[in-house]
Amino acid sequence: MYKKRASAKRPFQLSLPKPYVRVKDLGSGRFGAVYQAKHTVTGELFAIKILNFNNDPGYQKNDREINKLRNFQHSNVVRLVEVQEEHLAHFLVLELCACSLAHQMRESSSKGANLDRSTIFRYMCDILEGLAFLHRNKQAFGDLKPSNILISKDGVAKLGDFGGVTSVGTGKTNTSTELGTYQYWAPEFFTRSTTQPSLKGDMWSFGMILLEMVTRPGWITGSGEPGFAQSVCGFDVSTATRYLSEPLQRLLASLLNPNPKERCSSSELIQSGQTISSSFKQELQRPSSKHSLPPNKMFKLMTDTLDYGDQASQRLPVLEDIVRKVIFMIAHGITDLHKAGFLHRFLVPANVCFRCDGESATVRALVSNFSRACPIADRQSFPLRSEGLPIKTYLYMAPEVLDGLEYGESIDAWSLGCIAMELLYGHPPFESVDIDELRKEVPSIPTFIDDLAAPAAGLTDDCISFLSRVLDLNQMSRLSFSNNALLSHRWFAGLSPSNCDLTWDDFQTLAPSDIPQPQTTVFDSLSEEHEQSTVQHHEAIPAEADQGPNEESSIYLDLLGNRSEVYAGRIAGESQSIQKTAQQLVDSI
Ligand SMILES: Nc1ncnc2c1ncn2[C@@H]1O[C@H](COP(=O)(O)OP(=O)(O)OP(=O)(O)O)[C@@H](O)[C@H]1O
Repeated sequence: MYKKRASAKRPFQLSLPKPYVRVKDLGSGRFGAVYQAKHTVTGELFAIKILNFNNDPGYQKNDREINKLRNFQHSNVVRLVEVQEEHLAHFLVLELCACSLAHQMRESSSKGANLDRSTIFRYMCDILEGLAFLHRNKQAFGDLKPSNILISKDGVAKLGDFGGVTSVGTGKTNTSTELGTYQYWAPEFFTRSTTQPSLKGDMWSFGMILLEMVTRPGWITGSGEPGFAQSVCGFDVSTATRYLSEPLQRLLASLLNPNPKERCSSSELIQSGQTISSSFKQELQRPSSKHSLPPNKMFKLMTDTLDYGDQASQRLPVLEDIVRKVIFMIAHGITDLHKAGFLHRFLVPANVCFRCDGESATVRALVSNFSRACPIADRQSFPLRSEGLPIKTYLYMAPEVLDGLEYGESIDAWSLGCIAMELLYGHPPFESVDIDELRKEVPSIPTFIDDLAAPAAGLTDDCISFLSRVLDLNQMSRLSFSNNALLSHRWFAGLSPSNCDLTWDDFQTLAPSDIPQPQTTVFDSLSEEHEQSTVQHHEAIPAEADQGPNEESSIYLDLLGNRSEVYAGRIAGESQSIQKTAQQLVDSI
């Protein structure tokens, strides 16, 4: 992000002072190169950072870095062994660390995972200890970011690169390059209400690093200072942390408080002692991705399998194509349903089943549970918003339904969009606890889509375009199923009913290692039943217990193949009208 200083030439040509010999390059920063070096007498390995002082400003900075490192040694600060001065350069002999935190985060992200929670917890405690030590000594670290945190060979996180460490309260105004890195800058640096590295500024950076580790990197993006200013000043911590445990949400909210006066300090965090540990304890106790495989919960299996939640950005590129196919299959079924003159009106994950066909283990998505389906032409006489149902029933409902307004054909498209979001993000877009809260949350859907549109999420433009078209708050402009409009969206380019199969292998590529093998026999028996009769009772796929009074009515629509074969489950619900609707549906297709 910073322009390299024209005059800060890297002294690659310099040989190392005796008794050290260069082993390999470790990298280079803005102000110098770092090498792995061997002590020729003891054989011990070190990192040697070369700071050349050809240029005055750099020299002052070198001096500061060396002095600070000399004076502030701690188990969570990289150890300075000695400093040598030769060839117009300072050679800082440092303990050799295994890598930087930035490197570790990149490594785990390339494997599609975050660092595990207990490692994050340890690192956070280490960093906090190091910061608190500096802060007690009235020093601000100034440039806290993952690449300036080094991980020792025995796994301890240490503060490295003391070039930004500054005594607080000197009244001196720092240049922007001395205030750290934009992604980790606190808002007060952008507004210039603070012009020198500060303890509270460090706490913001600490919070941002913690957030990135437990969720994903890339919350703050931009181009140049104005771009980053907008991203940081408009940053909403509650959105970014909404899927974390409550204590961790509270901790991050207190670190990423835009008002530095209200932001917690390192000593407060340490004094309150248990804050971090209890936050993480809860986080560590959250259910892991262990799954049993009840026969009718295929969608749940998929969402659970993909319940990477915090690791969304790492897995998204891999899974987008799978989600695209699943959504296409559902969309195809709903399109057929609409063509037959019916709205589904109850498109929620629990009403999407997966059927695993035969030996090829081809997985197909099926829409089920037509208990709330109604004729499109007569839809307004079928009121939808009955009170008292579990909130889960409403989370996928279009805003106009929640608002009790007249609704059109595109309500199913909204629900489909919510399901797509859930598959892509690992969670439904809304997790409100009641309808009133949900109604307040729904208008924020464009922000949620923006999150997914961030480059860090790695989704294609076509996918984002699809989401914003089906999750359009305005039902008039929302993409709908009529005239095959939704199926013709460019996100589905190249897909057809005969060319959208998924196999268990596709799922397995995404699955954490503890996902059990699929029990395809459940589906084999389902297929046999299906062959024997098109209308029968499917004990194997009971409807979700919490889906209102109509759970006994289940009709399973085979989405694939335009024939839209319907095989009805038991139509023995208490409500005659539901039976009638279901029967109408069966008759009409
Ligand atoms: N003690 C060390 N042990 C092992 N690697 C180190 C050590 N110190 C620095 N490095 C590595 O050397 C590289 C350069 O580090 P340096 O601190 O000079 O720059 P930076 O922090 O990456 O960038 P900038 O100066 O722009 O902030 C980094 O990849 C860092 O991980």
